[in-house]
Amino acid sequence: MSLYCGIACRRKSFWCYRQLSTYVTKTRYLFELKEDDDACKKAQQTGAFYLFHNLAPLLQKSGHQYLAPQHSLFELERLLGKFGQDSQRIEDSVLIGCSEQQEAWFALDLGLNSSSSINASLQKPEVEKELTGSFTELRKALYQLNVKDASLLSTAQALLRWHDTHQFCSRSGQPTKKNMAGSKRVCSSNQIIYYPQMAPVVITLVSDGTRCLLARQSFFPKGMYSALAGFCDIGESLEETVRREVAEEVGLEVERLHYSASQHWPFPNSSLMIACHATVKPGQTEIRLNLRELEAAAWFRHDEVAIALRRNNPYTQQQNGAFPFWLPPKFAIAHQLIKEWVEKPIRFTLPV
Ligand SMILES: NC(=O)C1=CN([C@@H]2O[C@H](COP(=O)(O)OP(=O)(O)OC[C@H]3O[C@@H](n4cnc5c(N)ncnc54)[C@H](O)[C@@H]3O)[C@@H](O)[C@H]2O)C=CC1
Ligand SMILES: [Mg+2]
Repeated sequence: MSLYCGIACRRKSFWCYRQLSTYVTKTRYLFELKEDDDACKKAQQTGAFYLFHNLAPLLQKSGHQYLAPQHSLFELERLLGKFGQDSQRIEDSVLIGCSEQQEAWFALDLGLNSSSSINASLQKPEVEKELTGSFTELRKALYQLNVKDASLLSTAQALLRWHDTHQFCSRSGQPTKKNMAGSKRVCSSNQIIYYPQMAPVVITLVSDGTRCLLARQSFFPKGMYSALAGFCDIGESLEETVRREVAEEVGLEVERLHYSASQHWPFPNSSLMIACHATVKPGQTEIRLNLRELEAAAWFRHDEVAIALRRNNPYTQQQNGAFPFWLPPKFAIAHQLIKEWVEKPIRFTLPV
């Protein structure tokens, strides 16, 4: 069966469409929208838009939660018209996913200067008033969004940021033009294609068998500790990065490691977080902190970590002025890695 069969058959025959799972159908649909500008433009007519202003998503508060409102193409055109803007601006939007019913989802930033440059930035307070929401810093709102919206808005922010910072070809200096979906940009003079990029980062929870090693950087919120993280250097395998980062940051030698999971992380730029568990050589547990990288690092017992995982209100200062030891919130892969360590023994598979 050719790669295109599902898409072609879906149009021609219900019988063939039924051969594909919902997930495969959805994936093929998104593939088609990325490849075909006309199909993508058509999808905007029935699609839904998430709005941003200078990379901050429009959110509505509902109790302790944030909701991410969607807008139709019609509502968006009306909004742009009201603020004296051309609907051409909608072409700056990027495709970020679709529903199981194939409603395509897009994100559009109304604050960044449009690449077509005929559109000025829309004034934030006026737009917020009109849309009864507020453009909220994603890092602050991330943990009060449901998982689907948090993930969708992270993707959207990363993609909008990438387009904003890649408007010119690094070889010719000429403008680059995005395709309709925003899955690439092409140089107008030499046709070089640029694709959105993510930097690979390893995040490692080091254990000595009974305790785990957690650390904090000086800019972390008070009391928060996390697993060790570091960018992959060019030419390195993941195993080499884990080994180097642990040695660089806490002066320990990793003995074995086990891959756990991965996560896209939009801050400060797009990273692919690759999470691993690692053990150190027996009897070699003395931490030698690299103060250029970390403010503190320590070994924590299983019971201490289990209690910290359950803490709901980490920012509450204690009576003695100290902040309790707490861990990254649920959405962060660091949390999942630590939870995994607390809940079940890890089977180490890879020597380094
Ligand atoms: N989602 C999660 O659970 C967590 C995510 N992180 C993310 O992991 C990332 C890496 O952690 P760090 O300890 O800061 O890394 P790191 O230990 O590699 O130190 C950062 C330094 O690496 C250098 N560097 C090398 N390549 C870089 C690149 N492509 N981009 C930026 N800097 C680069 C810079 O000098 C920078 O100051 C951070 O951006 C942080 O947001 C960190 C912990 C938890
Ligand atoms: Mg680090």
